[in-house]
Amino acid sequence: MAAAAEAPATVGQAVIPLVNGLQDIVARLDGNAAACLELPQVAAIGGQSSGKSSVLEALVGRDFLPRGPDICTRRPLVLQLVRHSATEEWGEFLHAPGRRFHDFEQIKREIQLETDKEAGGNKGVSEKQIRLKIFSPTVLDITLVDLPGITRVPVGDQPSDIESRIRAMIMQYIKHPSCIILAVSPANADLAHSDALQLAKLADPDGSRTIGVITKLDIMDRGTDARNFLLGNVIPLKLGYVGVVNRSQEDINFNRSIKDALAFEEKFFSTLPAYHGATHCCGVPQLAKKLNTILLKHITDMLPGLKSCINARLVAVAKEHAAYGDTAESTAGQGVKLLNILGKYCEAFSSMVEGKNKVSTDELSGGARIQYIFQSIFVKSLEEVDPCKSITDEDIRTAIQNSDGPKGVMFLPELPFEILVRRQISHLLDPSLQCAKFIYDELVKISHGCLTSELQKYPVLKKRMGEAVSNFLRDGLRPAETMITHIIEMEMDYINTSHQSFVGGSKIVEVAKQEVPSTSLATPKDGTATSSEIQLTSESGRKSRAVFARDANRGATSKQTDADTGTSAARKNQRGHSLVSGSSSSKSVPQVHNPDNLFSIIQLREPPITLKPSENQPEQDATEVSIVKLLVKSYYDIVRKSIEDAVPKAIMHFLVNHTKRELHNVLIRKLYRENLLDEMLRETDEVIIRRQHIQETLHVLEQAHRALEEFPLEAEKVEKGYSLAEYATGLPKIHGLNNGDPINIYASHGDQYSSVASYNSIPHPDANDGFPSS
Ligand SMILES: Nc1nc2c(ncn2[C@@H]2O[C@H](COP(=O)(O)OP(=O)(O)OP(=O)(O)O)[C@@H](O)[C@H]2O)c(=O)[nH]1
Repeated sequence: MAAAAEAPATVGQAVIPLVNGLQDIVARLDGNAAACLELPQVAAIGGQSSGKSSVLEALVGRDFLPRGPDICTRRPLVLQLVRHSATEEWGEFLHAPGRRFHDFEQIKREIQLETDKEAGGNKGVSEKQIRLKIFSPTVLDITLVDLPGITRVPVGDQPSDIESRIRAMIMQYIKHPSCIILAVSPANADLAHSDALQLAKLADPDGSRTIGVITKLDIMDRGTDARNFLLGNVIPLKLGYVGVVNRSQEDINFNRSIKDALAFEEKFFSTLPAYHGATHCCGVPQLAKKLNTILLKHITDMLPGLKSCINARLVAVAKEHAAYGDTAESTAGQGVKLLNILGKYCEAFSSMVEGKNKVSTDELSGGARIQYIFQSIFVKSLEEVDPCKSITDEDIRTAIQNSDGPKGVMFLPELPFEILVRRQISHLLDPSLQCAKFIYDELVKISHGCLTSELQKYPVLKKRMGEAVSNFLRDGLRPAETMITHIIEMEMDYINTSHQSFVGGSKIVEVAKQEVPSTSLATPKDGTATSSEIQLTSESGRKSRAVFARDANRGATSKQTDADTGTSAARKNQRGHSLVSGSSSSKSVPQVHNPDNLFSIIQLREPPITLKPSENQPEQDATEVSIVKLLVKSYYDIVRKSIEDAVPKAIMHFLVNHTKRELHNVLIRKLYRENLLDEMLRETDEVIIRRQHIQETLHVLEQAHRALEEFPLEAEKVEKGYSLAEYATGLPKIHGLNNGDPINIYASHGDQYSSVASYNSIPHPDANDGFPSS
């Protein structure tokens, strides 16, 4: 038997290993790369019974399509060839998912049944596709489409516009620029008016994807031949024509095999003198070759896109691979690695605090947030507080009268001011401590943001570092809080009324008087005393000490005292005055020791359980209240400024900078233990798997890159090495590119294959020829 008959020429046969090799590589990459290698569809179009199904069958090398003299293809059959790794072959229909058809005769019957189901049993035609997948280890992932034949006269159930319907249906498929058109015309009909060629011309005007296929050369009128037509002398076609001889109806009836048919075809062309010298356009193998060439060109055209896609992936994967790093085996190596990580971590921490890391343009981060907390939250909040807002006039009066004790005073003592200002200073403690807590939280946040990707793969180390850092930060918070508490306590402990900025002198009296409406000022009752007079003495210049003369209606006289004697002097005076006059408070004090009063009819009311100052001293001077407020405000401002300055300093010193300075030492002290190295640097299973995957991907990409570099050269070899003559001596077999192996091209000599072109030649006796012959 002729060699050609043993090895049927199937579609894409010569490029199967080459293309599949590439596809193998690309399939292991992402979807984009795989899409770059998508092969075009091949659609057979032509008049009814022109031999479309027969041509496709011959190209696939399998007998599974319904064929016959009558209309057979009445629904578009989309035939997807799917390469898979198992050795078995089977077909699967979309309308019967999960059902595998191993018998190709059964596939043929299923197509007929499914056609009848949709298009009826009486020659009806439907646009609804039948989708069939053929799984085989020896095919290209390519899609072939068998379309209903163009017909003019409606028969059976066909509608009157059947011709235009079928034409429109065909156009739907062949209009896509990626569709290769097999324009099938039978040689025993008028070739010059071929429907197939006319329709193909509409969809592909420049003929760059149309192959003319002339069938039935064996049943032309005696004495005629299609030589001129095949050579393109009648209707020129860019990609040319191929004449074929398929199985006749008689052959089908007698179950003649495809390989027998191919042998017959070869004999036909070799014996008919008309086709001598036109072998390049005669026979199914030549049609397969033409298709291969087109497929190769298609892939070659796609190569630049695929290359850049693979290059981009290579760069990205190489980067990720570098990020995963190598696994350190020795203890010394592990130690260096750990020290490296700790050093980098502390560097990253400091950089983030100092704002030297990658500066984000989206939001404030690191040190900028610390500054924001100090200035825009802490300082601003303190400044917004009115120190006297929480102090009522009644509070002040109560404080004044309480400090007077049982005797009443002539001069306003310092005590109420100090009590009140101290109370207000104490209110600064909470926000100051809160500020420290905020900064602590920020540092925790910064610590979490350091070296995240590197630490991701060492969960134990990450956990231990997290613990060590947060303990250390917490340890730093405590002294900062203690310092802040001390700062506030210091302020409360000594009210420095000699402070330069503290208001004093008679000026404050004037200010207070202006602030107090005249009606609210206390009016002397007996008219003997002078009007309310409050003096603020000044020790020297602005250094002042508050001593206030009490108003006359309480019988007090103003007296200036020197700074040293201060309040005590004022008290002495007041005491003295009480002794001398003895009358200022006598009106309200019952004379319990006077025997005349023992039987007095005047009954005293019980003193209330709670005494409010106004009840006791309704004539309390509003100016005094105002002065106390002004003093509190003035002194509070001094303290506030000092706190606004000192608290951030304390936090920076005890918490932030201390952490920056000591973190590295602490981490080394806590984590760098030789016996812990293994545990610390243990990677997650996920990381181990991911690294392996990345390594493999990198390897595949490198192979793909190499293969793509070599592809044009190999494609050229395949094209050159593929000729009908080689069919006669044995088909070339190409093995290679699978899993990145080098390409080897083999030719058969009897039962043996030998390398005719090889790179790092690896003989592969299993290399296959496409579908096994039936
Ligand atoms: N002698 C001979 N018969 C052929 C040739 N090609 C096809 N036939 C026969 O022509 C008839 C129609 O062939 P098909 O392959 O079914 O043609 P088709 O174009 O697919 O037909 P429809 O799908 O029905 O339009 C069948 O009986 C085939 O055996 C050929 O080259 N020579």
